[in-house]
Formats: sequence, structure tokens, C-alpha cells
Amino acid sequence: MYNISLNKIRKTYGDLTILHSVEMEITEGEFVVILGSSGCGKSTLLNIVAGLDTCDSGQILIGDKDVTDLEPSDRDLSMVFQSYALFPSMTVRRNLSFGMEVARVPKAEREAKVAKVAQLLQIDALLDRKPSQLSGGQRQRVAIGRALVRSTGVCLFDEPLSNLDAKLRTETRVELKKLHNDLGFTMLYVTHDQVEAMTMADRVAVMNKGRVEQFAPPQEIYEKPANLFVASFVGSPEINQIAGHLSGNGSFDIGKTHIDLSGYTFENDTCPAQDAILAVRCEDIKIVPPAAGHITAQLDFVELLGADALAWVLYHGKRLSVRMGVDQARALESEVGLQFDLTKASVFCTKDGHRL
Ligand SMILES: Nc1ncnc2c1ncn2[C@@H]1O[C@H](COP(=O)(O)OP(=O)(O)OP(=O)(O)O)[C@@H](O)[C@H]1O
Repeated sequence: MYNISLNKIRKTYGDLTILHSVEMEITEGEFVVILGSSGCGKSTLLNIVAGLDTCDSGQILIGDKDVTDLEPSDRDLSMVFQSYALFPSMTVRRNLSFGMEVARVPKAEREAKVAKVAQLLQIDALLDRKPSQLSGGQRQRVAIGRALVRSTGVCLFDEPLSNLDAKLRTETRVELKKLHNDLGFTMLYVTHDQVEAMTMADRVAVMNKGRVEQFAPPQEIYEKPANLFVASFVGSPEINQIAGHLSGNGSFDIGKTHIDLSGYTFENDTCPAQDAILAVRCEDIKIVPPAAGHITAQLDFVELLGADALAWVLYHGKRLSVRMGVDQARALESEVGLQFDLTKASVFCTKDGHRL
């Protein structure tokens, strides 16, 4: 079995706590992306799973096996790093098969595995080249291939695509996802790139300052963020936020403006009376005549993005974004009404940011 259990993983450097009791249950065959900004502890967590770093306390299980104190080579996993770390003097073929040679895998089996992975990654034409004769993208594919041929069931990835240019990153992303579908390995993948997380993951763990803020399928992370941190970290442009007060009877009050939240489903089905933040994504706002909207705002500027457009409007000095068609954006008046799709909005507690 290749499920992974992370039980209360804690890591400190002196006074600094890098991981606060991280817990995660990863199902066999799942593609899990750990998403977070620089310094949140995601590489440290991955290295602890790989056995390249130790934790202060906690336990790591792969299947039923407690691997917490095992050497990396005894953990039944393989890892792909941001830097390709290929052997420069060996051909691609030898780079791919070397790990298996060391592990005394029979020659016929080695050759079959190399052939399969090379075909999957479309590097079969490159097998007799040396790494110096490859492009960056090709090298990274070889590095991924090397991890895959060695893998028995668990593959770890630390930002493997970050050295590639945008086009190659997109292509390799698609290939990795297909490979995962074909091979069914358990994959734990660290990145700060939310597009990678959204497109590849079965589930995303959003990390912040050494804590997992939410661990859920990408669409759920996007549509029902557990707190304000997740809501503003995921999605571009950043989710719109409007400060106000919940009256307790389902009305969100911004000064004298009252927004009826009856379309919104509160956690526990109750609307508490308290200061709150209404968060709405740019695609969930419609521009309407000023009198017909939930609020009225002033047009600031329009960005034409090709496929669609973003209108930036000012409301009480705060900039909000609204996504729309190019033609509509070109015809906007200086004063606009904003109509929120409240079924898709989120309401957060002002004090600690949790979802209400
Ligand atoms: N050996 C060390 N001694 C002290 N602090 C460390 C050490 N290694 C890492 N850290 C700190 O631990 C924190 C987490 O580092 P980590 O590399 O896990 O972050 P990350 O989320 O992977 O960031 P990045 O995307 O930049 O790699 C950082 O604040 C880093 O400075």
C-alpha cells in the first residue's frame, strides 16, 4: 500500500517553528499538491517525508510502515528536484537505468521500464544523448523519468517545473498529469504556482507559516475557501473583499447599505451578528445600472486581456475587480452598479478570518 500518513509533524530551528504539528492523510494513487508562498515550510515538509531532513516529533507512515527513522533509500519512494541533478557523463538511457542497476534489477526489466517511461515522456529519441546535449525541458523530463522508473509507488516532486519557460511548463504539466493517470503512483508535489496546483492536484494542501490552512480538492479550495488566507492566496486577481457587519438576520451592512445574504449558505446554517468580510471573485460580479446593484462604484480603469477584460472600480476608496467581455468593458459608464452572485461568495470573520 502506498498511502501516506503524516502525523503531527513538528520542526523547529532554534526558536523558530517551521512546521506546527502538520497532519495529512494521502490516499494511495492520489496526486496531492502542497501549495504555499516562499518560506511557508513546504520543502521542509517534503524533505522530511523523503528522509532528507528530520522532524522534531511526529510520525510518517507509508502504507503501514513507520518510515520516520528510516534512511531515504529504505522508504520506497523517489524524488524529483528543481535542479535536474542528472549524471553529466552518462547517456539519458544510463541516467534512467542507473538507479535500477544499483538496486540489482534484472537487465530485461530495466530495459522494459526505461522504454516505457521514455515513451510516456516522449524522450525515446534522446536515449543515447548526454545531458549537455539536451534542452532544459528535456533534462527535466529525464529527471522525472528517472524518478518514475525507480519508483515503486510514491513519487515526491519539489517545484520540478520552475526552471522551465512558460510554454514548456504548461506542456510538462499536462504530461505529468497524464503520467499520473497512467501509472497511478501516489504523488506529493510542492509548488508555489497555483495554476499547477489547480490543474494537476486531486487535492491541494494550502500551507501558511508552517500550518496546513485547508486540504481539499482544488475546486473546493477555490469556491469554498476555509478562511480569508486561502481565499486571497488562491485566484488571480485576488478575491475582492468588502468589510462590513453582519446584523444576525442575514443582512450584511456597509454603513447605510444593506445586502440581503439570503442566497448565501452560512456554515452551521446560522448568521452570527459580528464584523465580517464579504469576499467575491471578479467573475461573480455583474455590472448593472447603478440603482439596480448591491452597491454603486466608480470606474477606475479597464484592462483588456484578449479573451476578456477586467474592470477595476473604486468603492469607498478600495479597488475591486470585475471580469467581463471586452465589448461590455469598452462601453462602461463612469458610475456602475455591482450585482454579486451571493451563492458563490464567501463571508469571513473579521477577527480571525475563518469562514462564516
Ligand atoms: N537549516 C535551516 N536553519 C534555519 N532555518 C531554516 C533552515 N532551513 C530552512 N529554514 C527556514 O525554514 C522556513 C521554511 O523553509 P522551506 O524551504 O521549507 O520553505 P518553502 O516553503 O519550501 O520555501 P521556498 O518555496 O522558498 O523553497 C524558512 O523560513 C527557512 O528560512
